Amino acid sequence: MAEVHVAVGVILDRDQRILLTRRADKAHQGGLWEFPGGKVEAGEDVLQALDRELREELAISVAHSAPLIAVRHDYGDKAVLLDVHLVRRFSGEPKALEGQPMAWVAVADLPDYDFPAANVPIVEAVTAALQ
Ligand SMILES: Nc1nc2c([nH]c(=O)n2[C@H]2C[C@H](O)[C@@H](COP(=O)(O)OP(=O)(O)OP(=O)(O)O)O2)c(=O)[nH]1
Ligand SMILES: [Mg+2]
Repeated sequence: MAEVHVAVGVILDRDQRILLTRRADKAHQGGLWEFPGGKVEAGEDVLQALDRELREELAISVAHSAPLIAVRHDYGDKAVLLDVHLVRRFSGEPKALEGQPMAWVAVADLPDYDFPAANVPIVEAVTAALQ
C-alpha cells in the first residue's frame, strides 16, 4: 500500500498551549482530535505543505518551525508517514476555516483527548519537548 506523507504541526501559543482540531466525522480517523496538517502534494516539500495546510485550515502562516518526530503507522485501510513539526511562531490568529472544532490545550491535558493511534508517540514527544 502506498504510504501517505502528511505534514503535521504542533502549534504552540505563548503559554505553551497546543492547538488541536477535531477531524470531520466522515474523514479517515474521523471524530478524533488531531494536530492540524494534511497531505504533502506533488512538487511540495514538507514545510511548504505544512504552511499551505495551516493557511487553508486555520488562516495562519508558519514563521518558525522545527522538526519534532516522524511517525509511520499502518491503519490497515491506509498507511501514513506523519512528519511532525513544532510551530512556535506563526502569523495570524487561528480560525477554524473548515468549521472544525478547535481547542487550545495544555500539554498536561493532552491525555484527555482521543487521538488516532499513530499519535501516541507524538504526544510522548511533545510532552518530553515541553518539559
Ligand atoms: N493532520 C493530521 N493527520 C493525522 C494525524 N494523525 C493521523 O493519524 N493522521 C492521519 C489521518 C489521515 O489519514 C492523514 C491526514 O490526511 P488528511 O486526509 O487529513 O489530509 P488533508 O488535510 O490533506 O485532507 P483532504 O484535503 O484530503 O481532505 O493522516 C494528526 O495528528 N494530524
Ligand atoms: Mg487536514
